Amino acid sequence: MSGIFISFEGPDGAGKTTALKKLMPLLQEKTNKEIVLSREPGGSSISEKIRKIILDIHDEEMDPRTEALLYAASRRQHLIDVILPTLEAGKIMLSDRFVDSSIAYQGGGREIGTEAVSKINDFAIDGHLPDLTIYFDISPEVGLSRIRKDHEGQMDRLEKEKLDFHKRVHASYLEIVKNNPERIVTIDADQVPEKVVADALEAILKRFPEIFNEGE
Ligand SMILES: Nc1ncnc2c1ncn2[C@@H]1O[C@H](COP(=O)(O)OP(=O)(O)OP(=O)(O)O)[C@@H](O)[C@H]1O
Ligand SMILES: Cc1cn([C@H]2C[C@H](O)[C@@H](COP(=O)(O)O)O2)c(=O)[nH]c1=O
Repeated sequence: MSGIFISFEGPDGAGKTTALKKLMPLLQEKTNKEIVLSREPGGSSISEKIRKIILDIHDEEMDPRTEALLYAASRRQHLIDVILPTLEAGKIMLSDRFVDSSIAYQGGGREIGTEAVSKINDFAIDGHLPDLTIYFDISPEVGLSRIRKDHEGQMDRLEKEKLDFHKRVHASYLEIVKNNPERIVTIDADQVPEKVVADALEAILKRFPEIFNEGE
């Protein structure tokens, strides 16, 4: 496949979505390759329907394994509908979250464990891992305080979880980063938005210098 697949990861409130909106046009200025921006859970029609079910605040009783399976199902459909066609067309695929989110949130946060969550996701992604993952590191305290300031009344089912849950998610992310040094680049998300975007852009430029020559 000739495209490039980049995922963006981090705890809630790390600022991925904000950074991606600014990063996308900056990146497009530097390359002739078409860029597609998407998100998980969601990103395609069926996956967005699954997203609504997963994040519904009324479903407090959802079993952790059901939750893990729904995220994996949503991911599978997103892969088939959006990610693989984008890569096959030689484009750059940016995904706001991918499989590491499931390892961190369901494996760590929900305490299902990395192995079990990896197993169902291996089935879903069938070997299609990102070429590069940019991990936005933020403490759970700072991330949650940003979200509360932004949309306390509309927090989703995962965001509403207690601080301990978010601490486990953060610890799990650090473990994933430690175990995947060749794929994952960490950036400090506790900086002004402009610096976060600049660091993310630099990480991409450094990893894929060849795509930027085309745009010059
Ligand atoms: N670098 C930053 N410094 C301070 N506040 C920020 C920064 N980046 C984003 N924010 C604010 O933090 C809040 C959450 O940002 P955003 O939605 O981009 O995070 P996210 O990583 O996509 O979170 P989630 O995964 O929970 O959706 C928003 O109110 C946003 O304006
Ligand atoms: C992909 C994925 C996501 N989550 C969690 C992380 C967030 O709390 C919500 C929604 O994500 P968004 O960034 O606010 O759009 O879902 C998860 O627990 N497991 C996953 O695989």
